Amino acid sequence: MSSYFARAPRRFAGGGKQASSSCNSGPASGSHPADPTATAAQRVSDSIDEDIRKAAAAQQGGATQAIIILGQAESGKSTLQKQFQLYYASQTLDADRPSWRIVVYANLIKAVRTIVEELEYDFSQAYEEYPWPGPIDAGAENEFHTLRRDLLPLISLESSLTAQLSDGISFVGKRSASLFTTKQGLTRLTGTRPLGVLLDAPAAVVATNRAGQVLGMSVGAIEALWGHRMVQGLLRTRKLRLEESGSFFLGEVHRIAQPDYVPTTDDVLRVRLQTIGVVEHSIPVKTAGGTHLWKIYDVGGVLSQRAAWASYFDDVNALIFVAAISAFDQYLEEDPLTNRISDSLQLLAIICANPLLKNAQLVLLLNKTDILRRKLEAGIQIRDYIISYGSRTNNFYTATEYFRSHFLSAHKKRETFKRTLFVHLTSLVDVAGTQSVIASVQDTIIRKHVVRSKLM
Ligand SMILES: Nc1nc2c(ncn2[C@@H]2O[C@H](COP(=O)(O)OP(=O)(O)OP(=O)(O)O)[C@@H](O)[C@H]2O)c(=O)[nH]1
Ligand SMILES: [Mg+2]
Repeated sequence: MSSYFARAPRRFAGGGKQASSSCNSGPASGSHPADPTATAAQRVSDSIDEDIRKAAAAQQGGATQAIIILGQAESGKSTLQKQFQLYYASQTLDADRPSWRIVVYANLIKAVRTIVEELEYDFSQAYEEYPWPGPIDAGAENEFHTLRRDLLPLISLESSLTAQLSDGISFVGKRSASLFTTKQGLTRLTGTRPLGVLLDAPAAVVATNRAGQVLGMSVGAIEALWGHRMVQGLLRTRKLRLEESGSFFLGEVHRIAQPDYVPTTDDVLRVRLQTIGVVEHSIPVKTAGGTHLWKIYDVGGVLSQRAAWASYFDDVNALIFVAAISAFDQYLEEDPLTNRISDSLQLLAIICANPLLKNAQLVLLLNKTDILRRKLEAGIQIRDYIISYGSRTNNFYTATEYFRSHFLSAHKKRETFKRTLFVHLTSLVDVAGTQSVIASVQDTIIRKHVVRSKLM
């Protein structure tokens, strides 16, 4: 039976060369009669499909499947976990929706503060370089001072929001600071107490409502700042770099500042909340005729967090590695000399060689393709950051093929367990595209389960 994989089953033809857009196998459902005109390979594949349906039906209340999501910080692991939640238990995401309001506010305020600090810095530098009245845009500077004055009340609320989110764990208020979660997903988002409890606490309610009110009064100033020629200029020249969530929420500030604002699915997928530790989510997966439990482990990806991963490896059925291929021009925050792509490649190689994971199905998501596309369209050259890219064309197709082949060879070099690596190109903030990837991952996992149980 194990040779079924070598024969490239119908849905995974091409040994993992599948883009998310082309992969649309949904949860197994119903049965269909054998087609007398089918080829032998087709019949084998159909027989597996039938077994998958039977296995899914037989698993009512049965075996738990454990999936671990690995990858460097900010690659999109928690976003993938939310997409799993959306696909299998969207009602739980709906229930969580209001709780994300405080995080959206915090992300937005952090972006505003980052811009204000950057402009302050730029004006101070300009004065140092050019004695007044140098080539400085005096009009812009006056406008900036007015906006800054109007925005200071909002900016001053950031620390009270992050204090609520971190449940009293100290928060570093520097530019690179980020929010973080320590326990069970959103329900145990912020430390030892469930988020619901925290949000019911008078201090959290006061902080969130206060931020909402001040945001409502600051919309004009935020829009003026975000649209200002200097800010747009700094973004174009890339002197100012914001987190993805920051740019997104700044563009949506009018909607977010409404008094009855409740985060949408898009907002929930866009928020940035750093994961600390390993967060376990249990999701009931319904397939034809049965429900079984998937445990999904979402890990923190910064260097200091990685040592904690291995203790979760031994009972894992599938490993999903998320690599942000848009990050070719970025370096690790913890180690500014290490290019993010190079870190991802090394990490994948190490993980593939880990004997604790030898029975795990491997899936690789080359993520943030939407951002990669935008960067290439803006003329950012990959070869300026990755020398081995050489004279290749700087377009989306060539770039994704280049990254795909490098990740595949990182896997091949260290793979001693003869596992296939299933690869998908993804943009994990895109619901439709990601849902087809999740359906395919489900199919992969159940297929493996069927093959293994037939071998026993
Ligand atoms: N535009 C875009 N943004 C993405 C994509 N995937 C994730 N993001 C955003 O990237 C940010 C980081 O994503 P997370 O899921 O928090 O990253 P993570 O891997 O869990 O990071 P750690 O918890 O620090 O290890 C969030 O703001 C996401 O909304 C994508 O494909 N496209
Ligand atoms: Mg995370």
